[in-house]
Amino acid sequence: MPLEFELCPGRMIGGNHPCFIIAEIGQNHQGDIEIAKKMIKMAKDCGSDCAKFQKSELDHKFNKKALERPYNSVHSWGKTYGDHKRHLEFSHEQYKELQKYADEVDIFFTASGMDEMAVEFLHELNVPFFKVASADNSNFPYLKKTAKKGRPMVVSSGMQNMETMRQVYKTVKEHNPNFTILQCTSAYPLEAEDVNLRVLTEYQKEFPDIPIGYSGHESGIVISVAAVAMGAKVVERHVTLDKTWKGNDHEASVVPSELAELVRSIRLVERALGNGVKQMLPCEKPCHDKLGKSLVAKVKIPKGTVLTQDMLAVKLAELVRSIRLVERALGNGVKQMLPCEKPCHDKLGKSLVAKVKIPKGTVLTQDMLAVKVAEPMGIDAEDIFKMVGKKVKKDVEEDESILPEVVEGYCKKRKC
Ligand SMILES: CC(=O)N[C@H](C=O)[C@@H](O)[C@H](O)[C@H](O)COP(=O)(O)O
Ligand SMILES: C=C(OP(=O)(O)O)C(=O)O
Repeated sequence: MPLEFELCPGRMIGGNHPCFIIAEIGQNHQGDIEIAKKMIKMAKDCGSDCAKFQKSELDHKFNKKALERPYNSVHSWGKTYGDHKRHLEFSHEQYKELQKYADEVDIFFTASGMDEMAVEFLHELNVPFFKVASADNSNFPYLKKTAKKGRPMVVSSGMQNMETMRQVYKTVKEHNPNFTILQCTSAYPLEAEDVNLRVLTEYQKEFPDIPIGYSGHESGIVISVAAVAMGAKVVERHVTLDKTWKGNDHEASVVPSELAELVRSIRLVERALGNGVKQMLPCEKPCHDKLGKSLVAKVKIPKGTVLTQDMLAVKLAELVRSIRLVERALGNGVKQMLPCEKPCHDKLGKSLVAKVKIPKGTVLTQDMLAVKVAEPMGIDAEDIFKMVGKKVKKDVEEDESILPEVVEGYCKKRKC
């Protein structure tokens, strides 16, 4: 039986406890606190367990050049990526207001801390658990600090391979036994072929002592329901009030009617999962009495004759469509960064930047390195510990990305 633990006060997850359903409001509130409140209420009315946001301290999450780069997307709320993100970011006071509102509505409230400072704030806010977004799953200093705070954690695994996820598991486990890992592919919206639900089975084999879950960005609800049938104990989905609104995530989100149906379907599948013991049940007796077949001889049967029976199948069109969709979403169970995750990784993948000016010839220590969304993208965040003891071949200015060609003896290629 996979480990169970208390994710929120009075709410256990894992084992035979109901799947914990997170309504990810994220940045679908359009920067408007009244819409955010409507969405919290909607999440509660539809039966989800938790309303979740994304909290960033923008100067800690991004380097200056990443904030200054133009953001011309139809989903942009400003000329630069920084202006866009500032429009969508709620202040500490607004977070307190939202938390109070969620409390009144009686739904758990939390956020992903998108950088270490944001985690500090959420810790002060006393959220029940920390969500680690995919962009931080290979940010090992962040993982260690967050795990040490002692709150339960939900760690997402988009843009990652199994080897790094093993490291993530080890790093968190060392400081905190209460966490879950979610299978996730970071593409918006996500095609069924890139979901790879079989990773859930692989995760449960690799990490048998933690509950596992699923964070989905696909359209519709069928695949998320299938994830529960495959053992997901936490399901997270982006939610929206209108899929046509401006914003990167609306299309990959569920509207209230879908969220309510998702919750109902998950609860139905949970009832249907049963205990795995195959036996004839009392509810089958009337059918067995009426239709259970027994053997009669059509003709004289000589000793040694083998009897055969024809089979019948009944198919419903909608059922067949859903089955085909889940078949596409099952994947091969190999956890690796996929080509469809490249746009997300290029935009939000974290890499190494200089915390201070590093003069040519300096031997790197961890104190000199920060993990940020950086422009241009530097060395992968997951390689931070490998940098320690290596020399820089030229001056690196404060807040500048640390590029592979600047570090002596570093030759790893980027993941994609
Ligand atoms: C990887 C990650 O953080 N993904 C998040 C969660 O799924 C997303 O909500 C992003 O914040 C969003 O897609 C970014 O959109 P834009 O770049 O337009 O603000
Ligand atoms: C990005 C997030 O989640 P995921 O990686 O699970 O989509 C998040 O929680 O902010």
